[in-house]
Amino acid sequence: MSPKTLYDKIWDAHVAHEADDGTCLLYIDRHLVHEVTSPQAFEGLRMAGRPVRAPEKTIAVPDHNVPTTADRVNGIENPESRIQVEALDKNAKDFGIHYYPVNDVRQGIVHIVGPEQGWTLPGMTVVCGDSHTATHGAFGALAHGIGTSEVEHVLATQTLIQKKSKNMKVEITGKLQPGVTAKDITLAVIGETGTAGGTGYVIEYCGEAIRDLSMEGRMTVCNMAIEGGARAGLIAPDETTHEYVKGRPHAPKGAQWEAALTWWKTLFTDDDAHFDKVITLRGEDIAPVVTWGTSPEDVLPITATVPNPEDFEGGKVDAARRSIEYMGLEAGQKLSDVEIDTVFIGSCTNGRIEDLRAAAEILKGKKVKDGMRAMVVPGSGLVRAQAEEEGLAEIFKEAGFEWRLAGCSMCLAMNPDQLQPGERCAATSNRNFEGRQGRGGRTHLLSPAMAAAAAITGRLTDVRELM
Ligand SMILES: CC(C)[C@H](C(=O)O)[C@@H](O)C(=O)O
Ligand code: SF4
Repeated sequence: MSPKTLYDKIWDAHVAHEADDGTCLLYIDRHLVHEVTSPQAFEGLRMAGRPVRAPEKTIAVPDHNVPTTADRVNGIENPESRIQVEALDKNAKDFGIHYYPVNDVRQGIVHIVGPEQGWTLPGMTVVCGDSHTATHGAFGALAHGIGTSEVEHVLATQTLIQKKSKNMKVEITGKLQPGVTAKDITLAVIGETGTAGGTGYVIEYCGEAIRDLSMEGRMTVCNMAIEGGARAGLIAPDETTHEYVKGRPHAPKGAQWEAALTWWKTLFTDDDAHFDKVITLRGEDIAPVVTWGTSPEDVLPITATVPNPEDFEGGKVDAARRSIEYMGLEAGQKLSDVEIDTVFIGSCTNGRIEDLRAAAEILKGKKVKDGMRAMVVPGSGLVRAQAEEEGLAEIFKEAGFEWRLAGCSMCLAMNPDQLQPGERCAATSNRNFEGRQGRGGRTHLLSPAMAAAAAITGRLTDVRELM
C-alpha cells in the first residue's frame, strides 16, 4: 500500500461513492449548527417534508446573535437577532436534534462547545455552516465550513459532495520563546503564506512546537487555517488528544473507548507520504505578533514598524495604502506606539480556559489603563464557570475588565458588542476586515497575553516587557 497522509486516511474512511470525475460523496460524522446559516436549510426540509437524517449526530447552539450581558435571560431585544435565535429554538425542537439553548450553562460558541462536550473526536468528518469549523481539526478530524445549501444537504442525507484537496504540510520545529503562543504561530504562518497560500489544500500542522501545544493551543492554530485559505487544518491525535477527550459527555466509554483508541492510534501520516506543498518555520524564530492592516496576513512582530506601502509589490501596494489609511496609521510608526481604546478577549480562536489563564497571568494585580473599554467573553458557559472557580474572573474584574456571558460577541458585529467608527481594538479573534467589529472600527489581532498587556498600557505592547 502506498503511504498516506492523515488527511488521505480520514478521507478514504469516509468516501461513500466516487464519480468518474473524482467528485465524492463523503459521510459526515458530526454536523454542528448555529442560528446564522441554518434557517433556510431547515425551511427546505420542512417544505420537502423530510426529517433530519441523523438527529443524534446533529448539534445546534446559538452563538453569533446572542447578547453577552446578564439581562439576556429576559430575552433578546434586537428583533432580527431574536427572530434568528427563536428560529433555531424551534428548528432544534421540531427536528429533534441536540440543542444547547441560550440560557443553558453549556451554551457557547459552536466551535468551543463541540469539543468541550466530546462531540468532536479524532478521525471524524465534522462540518458546520461556518468557516471556522477548521478549529475541530485540532483533534485529527477532517473539519470544514459549508454553505447553507450544503447544510440542508447534510441535514437531509448526512453526506456531503466534495472533491479532494491537495496535501500541505506546515511544520513548526523546535521550541517557542517565552511570551510566544499558539496564536503567534498561526498568525506567523499566515504572514508567511498569505491568505491565499493554502487555497486548494488541507494543511497538516506538525513538528515539535505543535506537539508541545495543549488541545486549546492546537484549536487556536487550526481555527485560522481558513484565514490562510486552506480547506481545513488538522493535527495528528496523540496522548494529549486522548487525555482531553476522555470522560467528556459524548466521548465513547468502556469497550467503545478501547475500540476508538485503537483506530485513533492509526491516525498519523505515514513515513514518505506525499505532500504537495511544505512550509517550515522555526519555533525559535516566531515572535509575539500583531496585525497592522485589514487582512490576517498583515502580520508583524510587535517590535516592528508600520510598513511603507511602496515596499510591497503589484496589487499589494494599493491594498497596503488603503489598509493603513483605514487603520489610521502612518508608515514607519512603531507598532508599540499605537494607542488602543478597546480590548476584546474571546472568540472561537481564543475563548478557552487556557486563553483566559494566559491573560489573567499578565493582569494579576494590575489595572487596565484609564478610559479603556476591556471585555472578556468566555467561549462557553462552562469555560466561564471554570474561570470563576479558578479565581480568574476576580482577576479580570479587579483589573477593570467586563466579565461577560458566552457568545461570539465582539468578534463580529452581529450582536450589541460592537466598535464605534474610529475605535481601535486589540482583539484575540481571527478577522480584522474593515468593519468586522463594527462600522469604521479598527482591529489588531493578537494573542490573549498580548491583549492583556495592551489593556494595561493602553497601546500595543510587547508582552515580554510585562513578564
Ligand atoms: C456568520 C458565519 C457564517 C461566519 C463564518 O462563516 O465564519 C462567522 O462565524 C465569521 O467568523 O465570520
Ligand atoms: S467567534 Fe467569531 S470567528 Fe468564531 S464563529 Fe463566532 S463570529 Fe465566527
